[in-house]
Amino acid sequence: MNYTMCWLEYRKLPENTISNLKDWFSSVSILESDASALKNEIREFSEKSLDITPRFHSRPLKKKKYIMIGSLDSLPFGIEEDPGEEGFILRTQNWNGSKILVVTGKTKRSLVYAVFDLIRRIRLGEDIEKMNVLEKPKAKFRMLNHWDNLDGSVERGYAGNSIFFKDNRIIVNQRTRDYARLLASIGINGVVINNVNVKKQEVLLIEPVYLKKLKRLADLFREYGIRLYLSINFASPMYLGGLDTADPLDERVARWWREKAREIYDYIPDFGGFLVKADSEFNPGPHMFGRDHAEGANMLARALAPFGGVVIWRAFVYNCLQDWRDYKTDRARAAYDNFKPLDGKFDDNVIVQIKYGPMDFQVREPVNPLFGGLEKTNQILELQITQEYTGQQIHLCFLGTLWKEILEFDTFAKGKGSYVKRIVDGTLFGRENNGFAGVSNVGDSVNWTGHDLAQANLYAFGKLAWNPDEDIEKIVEDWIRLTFGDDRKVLENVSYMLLKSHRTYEKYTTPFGLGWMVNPGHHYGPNPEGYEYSKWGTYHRANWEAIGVDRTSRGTGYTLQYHSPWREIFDDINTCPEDLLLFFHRVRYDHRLKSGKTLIQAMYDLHFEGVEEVEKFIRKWEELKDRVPYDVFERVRERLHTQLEHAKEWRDVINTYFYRRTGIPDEKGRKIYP
Ligand SMILES: CO[C@H]1[C@H](O)[C@@H](O)[C@H](O)O[C@@H]1C(=O)O
Repeated sequence: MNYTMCWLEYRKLPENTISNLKDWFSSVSILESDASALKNEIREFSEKSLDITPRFHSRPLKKKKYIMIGSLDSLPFGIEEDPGEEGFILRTQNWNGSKILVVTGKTKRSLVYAVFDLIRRIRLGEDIEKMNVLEKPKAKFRMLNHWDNLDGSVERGYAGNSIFFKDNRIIVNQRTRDYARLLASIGINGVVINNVNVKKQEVLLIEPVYLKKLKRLADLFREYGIRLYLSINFASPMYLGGLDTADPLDERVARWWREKAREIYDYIPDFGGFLVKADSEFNPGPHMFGRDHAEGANMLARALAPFGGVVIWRAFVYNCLQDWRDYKTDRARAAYDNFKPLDGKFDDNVIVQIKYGPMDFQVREPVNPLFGGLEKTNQILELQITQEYTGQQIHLCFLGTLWKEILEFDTFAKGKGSYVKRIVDGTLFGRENNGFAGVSNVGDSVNWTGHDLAQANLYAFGKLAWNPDEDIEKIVEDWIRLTFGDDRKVLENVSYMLLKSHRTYEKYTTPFGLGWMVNPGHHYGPNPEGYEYSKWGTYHRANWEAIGVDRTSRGTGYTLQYHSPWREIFDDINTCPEDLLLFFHRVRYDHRLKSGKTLIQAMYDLHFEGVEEVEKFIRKWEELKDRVPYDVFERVRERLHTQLEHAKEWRDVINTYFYRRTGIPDEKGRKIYP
């Protein structure tokens, strides 16, 4: 095996723990037929962590202690609680003269979650004798989006090549299974395996040449409760069906999709559905035929509905051919302007997938006003686990803290308490088909994610999607202990590094909600005007006295897309949260912040601070030599040093840019290149 198993690396447990657990795991009763995924996992864990090989039985046992796994229906006794479709129960109780640990739920998928959770709890030291757990996921859709292409490349991938595709073929192997295990262990229940930009070759994925192999992939995923989804090209009826249009209101088009859906479901009876990037960045969509997004999405949704599939329709729609001289168009407004008028027009099996912010996964953006803006539309929150704009897995940048802030944002859509997390779990507007999508950070590198510590981003994504109320500190702690074991120093230092790292990255790159300032195309490294005169709608318009776009009611009017009190708070330079100041306002460099500092001085200070913090991360990591596996230590150390070098580059380029623009020196006289 040429890769690690991340947080599922089952190391041997301490002797005293083993002796307590051996009895429990030596014989396991599984009242389910077709339970190979469950058995495999228990065997893996028992052999590696407990040094025993468990025996499996298909009936209740006569034994002092044992584990009994089975769906609620199969248990020889009743259980009152309702764990829902995907939730589960772990409970130690007396029954028929034995002490049993009952592992149960309604569905196959729930049992998979239950077994992974049991192993996780045991590895974290929970007492099996006192187990009493009822767990249910809060959101229904917990998906990963891969931006993988059939040739094996990954758009915005920083961890090697695709684990799904190579040379225009689909890969199904042991690594695929291990990936399914990793995802199931964090509660992911759907995977879109191909890029939302569906190009020539990928259009063919819904044709029989590929469906045969996709069936095998779906069969494997199914064992782990994961449904397969595909990104499709809206113009497929033209590419594949020989039609001269893809107009969603043309009956020939609708029929073509109905037949296509039937064909797909013949191969994959539980196929999840389609993810669609339409009328966005040169991908075709309904606008090309004079139709709106609801008409486009509903047509596809009606083709999938008879089979239980959904259409996930992205809200990432904006004018990507803007002229920088055009001061009226504001890209930040685009998602809301396009989708708010369609609220209530989408079929029930359509879900609109919305990026967390109005622009594009910058290190910090305000929460997309569509959250709270849409009330009668199913919604998925799209987060970017892959670090396109946050250091490309060379920089340490743990995103869980940012995501938590997003989830805790109160939209005030229905008054106080209208948190984003209550929208994506469906409770705020009483909708069922809601959830999370994360753009995957995984590739075929040894550690799956390029940077070993970037595994924490994948883990945290799954955990927050399962339960957005969970503390991020707790998620981090669990990840560290599962990944590296129980060394206190490792826990202390790595959690320090992870929890600070996003703020640090923000400091030495583009604080105050500024964003962009990256090199065009690959998006790595500083370039203050890289996107200033381009067509992408991403301008800061810095001159000698001020910087930022006026998005207030006096400017582009973007603030008006929020509910009160946010629209007033954001609208006023004195009440706008300072870490978003330059997102909402055009601000003079000598503007005084709450700290009393001028904007320009704060800008300099943050950049120096950011670099110092990276130096501190390195010291913290150096202390862990001999406490984490040698290869991990070396890999992370190397990346941290590259991060430091590149953080200095960011600091100097940005500071110099501002100095040259303003001529205002650093009050503290530090080195800024003139
Ligand atoms: C897949 O395309 C991506 C594109 O690479 C990326 O730079 C931008 O962030 O967003 C696009 C999207 O989300 O569709």
